[in-house]
Amino acid sequence: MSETVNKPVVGIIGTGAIGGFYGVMLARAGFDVHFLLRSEFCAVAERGLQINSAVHGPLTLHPANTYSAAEDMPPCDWLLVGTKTTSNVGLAPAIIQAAKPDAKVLLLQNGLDVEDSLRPLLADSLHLLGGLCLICVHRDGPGLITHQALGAVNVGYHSGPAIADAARQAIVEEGAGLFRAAGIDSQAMANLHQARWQKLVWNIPYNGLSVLLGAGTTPLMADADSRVLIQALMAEVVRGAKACGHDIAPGYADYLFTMTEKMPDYWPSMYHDFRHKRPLELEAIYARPLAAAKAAGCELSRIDALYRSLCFIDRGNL
Ligand SMILES: NC(=O)C1=CN([C@@H]2O[C@H](COP(=O)(O)OP(=O)(O)OC[C@H]3O[C@@H](n4cnc5c(N)ncnc54)[C@H](OP(=O)(O)O)[C@@H]3O)[C@@H](O)[C@H]2O)C=CC1
Ligand SMILES: CC(C)(CO)C(=O)C(=O)O
Repeated sequence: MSETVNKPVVGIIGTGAIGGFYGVMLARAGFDVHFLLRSEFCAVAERGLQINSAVHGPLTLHPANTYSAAEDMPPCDWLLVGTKTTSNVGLAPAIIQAAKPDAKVLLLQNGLDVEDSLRPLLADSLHLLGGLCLICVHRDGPGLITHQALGAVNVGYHSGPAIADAARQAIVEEGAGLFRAAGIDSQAMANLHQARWQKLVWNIPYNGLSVLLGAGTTPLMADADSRVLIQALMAEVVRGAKACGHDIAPGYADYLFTMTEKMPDYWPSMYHDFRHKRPLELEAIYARPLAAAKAAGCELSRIDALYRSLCFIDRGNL
């Protein structure tokens, strides 16, 4: 491992699949990483974090700097938020507690405008950014993470103190640089809102259908009817994005469709939430894009039907 001198202090708020994976990669690259946990605190404090990665091989971080309360964490330069979007508002006190006054808070989450609900709860001096993770990773037990494929994180700026655009861009580059230093592909994104719409081209069909149909990506891609449904849902996301002023490149949906055929059988994180009776990220992944498209005069009827079916399932699951 390399020297931690002059490297930013990184806090992981929510050490699940995403938080654990990227936190371990950064720690192994020599960053000073501190992990906030909840239900898995005792297990990870005792045994550390283990990643079974199909890309990097087995990775272990033991001991890991673990905390059950943000008050105990050192002041961090970067906070990577790896919780589900369903708990964002409740997390504000922990983020404020663990942040240096000018810290950068990076939400590693799916969904549209997930930063918006958190922004008013944070000090104006904090920079808020979004990170789009293109990765297949899940928890298999306390502190045990399986990484099946991919891994990139694309970073964009949301909001913060009044500074020049170039200074904001430098912060985004710094964020992408952290991941690259840990051997992870990372690009700076000029428009976070557009990038969040783009990521939804995958999440809207696959996350919801995995729950509704009880299927991972391999059976979904092997069946003629689910293939038609996925393509129709993808086309609606592209239409919704366009209505909101974001042109998604022609061929992007086809690219994701083909990419998914090549992926190992993958159960999206929404399916894991369903299976473990946790709230589904329906607001971030469905309700907000539907509302934004509707406000722009665009009805997305297939996505709406999927969303309402998932709301029914979610209410009966908790
Ligand atoms: N998994 C994936 O491959 C991908 C996930 N994403 C997105 O990344 C985000 C995170 O997903 P994922 O990592 O799968 O989720 P996980 O459920 O694996 O992880 C969430 C973690 O947050 C912790 N947590 C929640 N609330 C608190 C709290 N108040 N204090 C401390 N810890 C807390 C949970 O702890 P506890 O166990 O106690 O609940 C859990 O460890 C989601 O928005 C998801 O859509 C994006 C791309 C790919
Ligand atoms: C789409 C995928 C599998 C990889 O791009 C992902 O990142 C997700 O589950 O949100």
